[in-house]
Amino acid sequence: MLPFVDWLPRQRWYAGRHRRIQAVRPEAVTALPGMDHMLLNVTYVDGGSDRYQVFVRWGDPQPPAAERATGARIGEAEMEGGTRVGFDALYDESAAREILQLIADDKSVGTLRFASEPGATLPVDAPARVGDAEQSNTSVVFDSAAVMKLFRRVPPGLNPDLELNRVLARAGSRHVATLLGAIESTDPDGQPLTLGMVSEYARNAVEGWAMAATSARDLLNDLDKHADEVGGDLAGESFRLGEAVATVHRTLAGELGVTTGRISVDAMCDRLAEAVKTVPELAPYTDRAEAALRAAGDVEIDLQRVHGDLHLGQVLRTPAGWLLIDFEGEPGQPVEERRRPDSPLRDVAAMLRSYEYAAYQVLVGREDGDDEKLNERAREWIDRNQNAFCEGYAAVTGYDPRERGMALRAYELDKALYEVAYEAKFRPAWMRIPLKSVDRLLR
Ligand SMILES: Nc1ncnc2c1ncn2[C@@H]1O[C@H](COP(=O)(O)OP(=O)(O)O)[C@@H](O)[C@H]1O
Ligand SMILES: O=P(O)(O)O[C@H]1O[C@H](CO)[C@@H](O[C@H]2O[C@H](CO)[C@@H](O)[C@H](O)[C@H]2O)[C@H](O)[C@H]1O
Repeated sequence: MLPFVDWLPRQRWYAGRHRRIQAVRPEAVTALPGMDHMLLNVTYVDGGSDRYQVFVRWGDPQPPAAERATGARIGEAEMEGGTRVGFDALYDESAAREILQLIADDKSVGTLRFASEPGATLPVDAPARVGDAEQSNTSVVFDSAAVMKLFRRVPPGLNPDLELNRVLARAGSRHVATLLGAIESTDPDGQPLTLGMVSEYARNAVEGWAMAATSARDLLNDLDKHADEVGGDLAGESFRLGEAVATVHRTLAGELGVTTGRISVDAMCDRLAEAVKTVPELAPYTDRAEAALRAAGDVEIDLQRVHGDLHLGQVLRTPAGWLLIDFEGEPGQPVEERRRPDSPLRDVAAMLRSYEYAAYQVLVGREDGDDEKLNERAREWIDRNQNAFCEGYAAVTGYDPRERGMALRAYELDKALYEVAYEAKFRPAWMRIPLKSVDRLLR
């Protein structure tokens, strides 16, 4: 047995770092050409378990230094015939290509189903390397032609990232990276498992976050100029981004339907209570926040499938226009929760929040971060880009999201509260950004 207990906590995508592992057991091992596919059952001392996916390439106990450097070496295992070393196969170019070939060939091996989308061509001979921006999953880029994302934590249920990308690609959406194929399976209870997906690689793309952060920084470095006077003005792009998000919403509504219902304010209030428990600075806002959230639940609104975790880091500007990526929904929520129809205002609110982040993160850590003029300028940049985004959205849908004030505010507040708890855990220096927003939204 490989020493997964030591290796998993060292991986960027491993989500159980704050818990103590009780045991790691292979739940299913499937022999593939040149490697093993493993689904691992990780149990924790405090109860509960998670399922993780690893492709294991077996090798010699003396790996070259380059292989060790990637962190791909899982460790040694005693096997029939002697000691073998297991590596994370995604870092091995030939193994990554073999996985892509299985998809191109529409192969089924054991319970694993590798399938290409109708008419898709996969770049099976292209050079492959693991992408730099590894987050909660691992993506292998095939020479600027395709990106294969392997989900690491695999809960039961159809992953909305695959589900919605498939729907949008088949509907011909110009605002997603076209889906080329997928890897799926079924667990012993008959639940679907989404293991991976391949999409067209967006060439010459820039992340919305990088564009926004540069634009905001340029403005805040030259206080004599206003947001519409600096070279890096983003308003035109923000308008087009609003159009793109609205177009994706319209396609999802057309393909998957719209119902009417109420905002799930109970879930929002539960999140509020959780956030207050971990961040005492939120305590003075509890009653006002709960009242604002509950009030938004009094009216019926349109509900449909949405992105669910939209922010400027989830949009790519390509020469042809904006793409939305990573439709996985809010990490940490159960899959069924993430697939539940919601208001498009959730995505709009999340983008509005992201504009606040892009401007205020420039001030974090600056000695003059509390300077009044600097803060006024930051607000000006935020307002300009939020307005442009909403106008772009309205140009497609016919309604400006700001007309739905009470619901929009509830979603903004819900996201800001989520962010306070998120930052307290992962980026304490940034917690002041959402905290300030909670204060503003409840004033
Ligand atoms: N189709 C694509 N083309 C080019 N780059 C992409 C594409 N999809 C994702 N990326 C890049 O990879 C990063 C991580 O992708 P994402 O889907 O958000 O993975 P994760 O679920 O691991 O966060 C993105 O921030 C983006 O920079
Ligand atoms: O990892 P995910 O992309 O699923 O999202 C999580 O991490 C995000 C941090 O990168 C967090 O987003 C927050 O910070 C962003 C800037 O880094 C900002 O653009 C977002 O508006 C802000 O919410 C996201 O909330 C979290 O789910």
